[in-house]
Amino acid sequence: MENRKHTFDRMPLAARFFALPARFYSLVRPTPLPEPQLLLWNAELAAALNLDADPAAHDALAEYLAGNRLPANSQPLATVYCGHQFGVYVRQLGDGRAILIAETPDRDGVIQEIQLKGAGPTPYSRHADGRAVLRSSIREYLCSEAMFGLGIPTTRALSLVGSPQPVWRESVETAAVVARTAPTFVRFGHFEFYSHHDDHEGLRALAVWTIVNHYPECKEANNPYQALLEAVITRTASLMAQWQAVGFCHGVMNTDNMSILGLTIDYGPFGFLDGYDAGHICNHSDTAGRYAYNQQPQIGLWNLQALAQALLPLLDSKEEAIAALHQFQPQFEAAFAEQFRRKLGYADWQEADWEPLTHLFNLLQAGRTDWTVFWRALSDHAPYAEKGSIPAQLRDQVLDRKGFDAWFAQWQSRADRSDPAALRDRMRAANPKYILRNHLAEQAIRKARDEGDLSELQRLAECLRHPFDEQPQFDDYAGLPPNWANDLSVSCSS
Ligand SMILES: Nc1ncnc2c1ncn2[C@@H]1O[C@H](COP(=O)(O)OP(=O)(O)OP(=O)(O)O)[C@@H](O)[C@H]1O
Ligand SMILES: [Mg+2]
Repeated sequence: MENRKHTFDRMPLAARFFALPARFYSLVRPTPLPEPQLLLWNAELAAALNLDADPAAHDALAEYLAGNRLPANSQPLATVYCGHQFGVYVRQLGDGRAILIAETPDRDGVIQEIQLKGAGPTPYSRHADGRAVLRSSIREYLCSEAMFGLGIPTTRALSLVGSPQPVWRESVETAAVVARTAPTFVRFGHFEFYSHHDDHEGLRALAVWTIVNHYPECKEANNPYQALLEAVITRTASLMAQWQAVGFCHGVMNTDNMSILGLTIDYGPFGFLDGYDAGHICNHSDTAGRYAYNQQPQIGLWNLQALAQALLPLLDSKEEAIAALHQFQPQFEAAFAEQFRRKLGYADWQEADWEPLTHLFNLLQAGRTDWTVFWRALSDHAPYAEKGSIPAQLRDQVLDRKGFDAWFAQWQSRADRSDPAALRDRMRAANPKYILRNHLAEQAIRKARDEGDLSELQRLAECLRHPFDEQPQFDDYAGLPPNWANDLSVSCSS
């Protein structure tokens, strides 16, 4: 495999998308942004993409990453999709502000799509401006990289470019562009589009394309499309379990925001749990709580049903689609149990572990105990506790102390505490110390946006690369949220 470094201008380009019929996309160039300024640059991802693009030595880099210049031979495009938004079918959506500028092999030979989000209007913008504001672009950059650090499947962020160009939302803000990468940005909504427009040839072409490029293991199955559905169900079930474990709330789990690869995609009004509240709603616009924290797994299944429905013309029977969907719940439960086995530091998961786990959730819920702080403290202190004694650092976090004493005694009888340091390290590797709390993102946004000071942004991004490690220099990021964090609200406005 060739692993030569390339400049942004001269990167090797694949043209996978052009194997699809022309009605899948529109060729559209990014709209130039005035005075683009490179605010964040992901050197590690750039290296993985074989990009030789030291920002210090490459003053045109911001121009490329804003879409003002294009890689040689780039044929930028936007794709069409549709989807169910808050449960309601919407006939046509598409990349309304994201433009694919390149498909390029990374150093492992995996072709990665590079999209510029916020790069200007496309034929799918539906009267919107095609732009993204700095505030939401900072959140997308930080969170996609935070998820990567947490080991959770996600699209990634290569760069963040700002511009003084005004953008109107509730008030005037300024424009920004995130260059993001993924093996593909294809969503459930792409499949829904062809299916619901009775374009079964298009549907088949997309399914074949997805299998050939992304699920080659499905090729040999009796019905490769059925195998594709099953594979997507498995990945989605696993993703939902991983979100639950770190307390991640997506906020807008519409089918057009569900990756066919099981990646976390579209960082809009997301949030991480602070105090544990199973019904937490992170998106201010989600008044009915459709996408509340504890609803996400069932919504994942709902969305998979929409995908299965879309794939029906390619499947042998409806019964087989239903049988595949029935696999979601056991697969989710297995993935969830595995997440919590690791968080609790157990060697295996037993049926009898469910009941005390539910008890623990109730204890945390009653006192709104901080999700991240609690699990990290459990990792740090529980392995060293004598039998019958309970570390105050833990006990003090829970409202119902008596209830917690019983839970803790039960935990002690389950965990192998023969080598406390080893147990602590295993648990730390499953219980992050640093997550992207809303107020941390907000602090970084305010400094960057209002003061032009990028130091906080860079520091936070650096910390979140290693969320499981002890990083004493970042201890200020590991505490409980301040009171003002309660007043933060995040909506779909981006
Ligand atoms: N400012 C905008 N200009 C044009 N289209 C937009 C804009 N904001 C959202 N859209 C489009 O509206 C639809 C729903 O938006 P949603 O917020 O789910 O996605 P997004 O944040 O734009 O992007 P993505 O899902 O690609 O991360 C999508 O088709 C999206 O492209
Ligand atoms: Mg979206």
